[in-house]
Amino acid sequence: MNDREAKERIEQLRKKLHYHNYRYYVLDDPIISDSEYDMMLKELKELEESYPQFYDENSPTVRVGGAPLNKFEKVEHKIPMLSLEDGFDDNDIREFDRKVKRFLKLPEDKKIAYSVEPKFDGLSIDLIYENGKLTVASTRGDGYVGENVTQNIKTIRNVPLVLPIDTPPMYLDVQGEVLLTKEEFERINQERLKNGLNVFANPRNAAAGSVRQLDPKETAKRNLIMIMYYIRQIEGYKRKILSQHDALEALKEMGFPTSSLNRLVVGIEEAIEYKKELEIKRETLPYELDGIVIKVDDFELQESLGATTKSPRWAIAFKFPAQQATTKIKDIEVNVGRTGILTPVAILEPVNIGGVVVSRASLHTMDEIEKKDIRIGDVVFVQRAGDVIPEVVKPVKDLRDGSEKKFVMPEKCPVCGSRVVKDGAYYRCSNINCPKVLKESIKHFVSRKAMNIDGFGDKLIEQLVDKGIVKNIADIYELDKETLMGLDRVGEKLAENLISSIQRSKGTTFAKFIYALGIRHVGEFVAKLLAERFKNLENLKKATKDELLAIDGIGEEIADSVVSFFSEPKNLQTIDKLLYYGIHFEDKTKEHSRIAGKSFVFTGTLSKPREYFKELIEERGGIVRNSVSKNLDYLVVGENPGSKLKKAKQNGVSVISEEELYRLLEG
Ligand SMILES: NC(=O)c1ccc[n+]([C@@H]2O[C@H](COP(=O)([O-])OP(=O)(O)OC[C@H]3O[C@@H](n4cnc5c(N)ncnc54)[C@H](O)[C@@H]3O)[C@@H](O)[C@H]2O)c1
Ligand SMILES: [Zn+2]
Repeated sequence: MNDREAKERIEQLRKKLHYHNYRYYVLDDPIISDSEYDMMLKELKELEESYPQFYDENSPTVRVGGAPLNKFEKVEHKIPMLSLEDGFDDNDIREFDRKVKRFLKLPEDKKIAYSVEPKFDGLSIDLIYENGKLTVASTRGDGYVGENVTQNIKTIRNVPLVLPIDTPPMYLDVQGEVLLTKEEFERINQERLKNGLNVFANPRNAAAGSVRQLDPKETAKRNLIMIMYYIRQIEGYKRKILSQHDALEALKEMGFPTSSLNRLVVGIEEAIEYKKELEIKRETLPYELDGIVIKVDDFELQESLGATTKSPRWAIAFKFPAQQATTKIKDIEVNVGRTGILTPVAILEPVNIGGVVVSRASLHTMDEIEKKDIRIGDVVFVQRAGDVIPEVVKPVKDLRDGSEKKFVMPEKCPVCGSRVVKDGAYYRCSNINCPKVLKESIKHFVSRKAMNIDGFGDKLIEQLVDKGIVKNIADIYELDKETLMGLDRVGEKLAENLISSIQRSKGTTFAKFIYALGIRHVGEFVAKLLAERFKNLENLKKATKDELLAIDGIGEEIADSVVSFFSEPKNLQTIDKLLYYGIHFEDKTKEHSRIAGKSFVFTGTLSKPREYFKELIEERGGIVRNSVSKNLDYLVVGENPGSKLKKAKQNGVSVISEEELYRLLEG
């Protein structure tokens, strides 16, 4: 790079950074992520170091923050409010430690005491107390002149208006951070969406926007909190304060909220260790941290080190990996979820977020896309935090060029081509055999209250669907022993058990069958209503919305769902197939009056879980009890029976085996 090129790049970067500072500090509405900003600033810093002839006292590398807003009264800071030097990896931090020692002419192996503290991601605020009373609260502004936000800060509940101590200092200048909890940030954004306003990109911007409101009543509505970390000046206090960790103690003593995560460590390695700990803890904290701050603890050493125009030499911020980036949405695809819900997914221009390349992000619901007005081609903020899948936070509307396109939910399922139906805030595939939906449908179909087919665990279902053995819930009735034994972890005994469960499930009730189909909004109870009203499948298939609505207990949502289900040809085919395989309905209670009203107790190990037999007995009007009494009708005995067997014999109760139970059930 020659001088001219360097000068051009430097000027270009300065111009960009000035603009981003304005968006961030003045408007609280950035259009690039912090890490992108940090990268530009780093590039500028390096260029300015290599080309000192282009020094500019107004460069973003030597200046703090942004100019105060005119809408607020200005406050001059007697002591400038500076920024912090940044470090991003262990080596940056070790280099800081070495520099400190070089500057102080201390031996290289000297271990310095550091106050290590969480770095809260909020808005820096300066508070002045005179004789224990809060007189002025101001923002940092450009470091020299800030905004008077006293009335707004007074609405924050944990800011003491009067210090709760007998002998407050005569004069006190303290600094802290105003924050929003993650939860409150979510609430505010949801409220803004409802009111058609743009959402904040992160809690920091939301906190800043909340403090810099003209109307303190608006600030009061946001549940802001304040955490103090710095005594800038103190006069006339009962004791001397000699170090940063002592200052944190003094703040607590004077009634200020401080962090319980602050710690005093010796040597830089312990500081690095502390950062690793907090990085893990970060997810579980109620508010956002963007790193830790490492401060030389001893005030005398701090004084010797002094400051540059932008930041003190005795402290460094050790930043956590970024959680946000901005990138472009190339396209929006639809993902069919396990419940058949279609989730729009943004296909992104790959972007590195905190060391991980992200190329897809969730857009949640159509409703959210519409409210946030997210379009294909938009530059968006993408967030990736912890284990949560990356999500699109908001579009940067100011960067639109008119080529962006609105997303339309497809009318057909991208997996199977069936009709997509709207269901409240969601869109779903109407086909119960959609591969994605299939697994969930099978789980439901075989469940106790549905077809009660025992032995179909998640692993088995996964295999059956993934290997293409079951393409439709009806295929369950085509399974044979050999096929089942060909699956992982299925031996001969289990295969036999599965087959017998499948066979036995064919005789069911109409209500259970309706429930087993997994029609949206049709639970056990509604299935019974439908069975009672329509008696058979032919009637139910033809049911009109009005007929359905006429049933007590069935509303609009259910009626629509039933009509929609039976108008889907694929669903009708599945039903025909099930009937073909021998599914039939019995009015079990009446037909099997042999066990109606009879009581049963189990003992020992049966071939299937007790719940399975319980279901069979109960659907035929029998009762399952836990303990043996004189009035008990049957004790069902499996392998290794317990003391119940003896008691049953003493009481003259009929003792039967599993096979005998089946014979009873079958009438
Ligand atoms: N996205 C954008 O367009 C954009 C623009 C400008 C700045 N920024 C971001 O803002 C940050 C720079 O802002 P900055 O100058 O306020 O510096 P900073 O946020 O990196 O660090 C200084 C600030 O840390 C805060 N802090 C929190 N806990 C603290 C503690 N325990 N002790 C001391 N201070 C503590 C104080 O408010 C202090 O002013 C960077 O992260 C940068 O990416 C982003
Ligand atoms: Zn589908």
